[in-house]
Amino acid sequence: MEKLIQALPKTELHLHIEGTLEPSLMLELSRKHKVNLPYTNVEEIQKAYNFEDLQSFLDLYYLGASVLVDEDDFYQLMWQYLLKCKEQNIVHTEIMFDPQTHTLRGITFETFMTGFTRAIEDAKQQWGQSSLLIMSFLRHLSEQEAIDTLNAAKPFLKHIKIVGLDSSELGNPPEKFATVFKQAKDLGLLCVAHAGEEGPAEYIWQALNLLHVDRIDHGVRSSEDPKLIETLVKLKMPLTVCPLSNTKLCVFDDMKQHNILDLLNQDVLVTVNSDDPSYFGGYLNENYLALHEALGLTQDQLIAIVKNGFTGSFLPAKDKQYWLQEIDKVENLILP
Ligand SMILES: Nc1ncnc2[nH]cnc12
Ligand SMILES: [Zn+2]
Repeated sequence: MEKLIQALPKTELHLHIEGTLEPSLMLELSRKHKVNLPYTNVEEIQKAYNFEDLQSFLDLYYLGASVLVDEDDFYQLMWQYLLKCKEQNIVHTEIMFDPQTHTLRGITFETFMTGFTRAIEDAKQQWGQSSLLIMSFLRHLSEQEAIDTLNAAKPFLKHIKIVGLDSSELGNPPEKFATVFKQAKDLGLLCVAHAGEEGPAEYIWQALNLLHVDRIDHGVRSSEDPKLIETLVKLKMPLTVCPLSNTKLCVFDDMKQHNILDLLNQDVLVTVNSDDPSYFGGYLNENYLALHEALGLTQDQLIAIVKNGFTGSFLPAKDKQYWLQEIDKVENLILP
């Protein structure tokens, strides 16, 4: 199984670049910029990564991101993740970043966008890495701040084709951001939103009906509402599911209780993703492996989910077609 997971060309559609900050780079940058952290070594950081819910994680995630200051920091962060894509055979990735986490600390759009896009361009040149950027609004902040962020991003829209919505879900429903998502749509941007991670199925309905999203991030609580499942299937609406994240943040007590295969069996277009891999103990391939070990994910199910990753991506149709055929080739080579 490990061999097949590795050999298949894959997508990653739900990945926060700030969530790839490895403890070693965090420490190195904290020293470089003299940012005070409550840790002195990698072990102390790893010990702190014991979360009881989304908010307890977000508190450490925003603290960690405070070491990202200059353009080279953002380049390094993105470059390390793109190297991981190469290593794990992730041929196409759609990467979220949180501008407000940085602009609120006085870091300019120019600084992080230049670092990110330089790394993305280098990876494209060196091994043909395909990447898109998703600019995510922080939902614990006001809609006006999201609108200000969209306006600040206007000079960079050549590099940003998608907007998203993340951070503390409970108490910050999608409806709070209907105006800014309408503005993003009017600019020709595609839209995604975290919904139904900790929040109820109602938030998924709102993301569909009020934000008019093209994809749902997480969405696992959809299983509480049969009418919603029926709608997701009818719309072929992709869900970007993040198994290790869901168990680390106690959305499910145990991987054995994860509902991704039930959703797959009901024909929901589920995909597998790593969310914040340096905080949750695994990158993409480790997420697939965890599903195999806990839920008995079969080779056929693996291939179906990997194909969903391309179908649910924002790649042009001809690229999707190309990769779906490549998967069939690998399948024929490896499977008995
Ligand atoms: N899993 C998650 N949910 C909401 N916001 C996030 N930001 C980074 N990871 C997140
Ligand atoms: Zn996420």
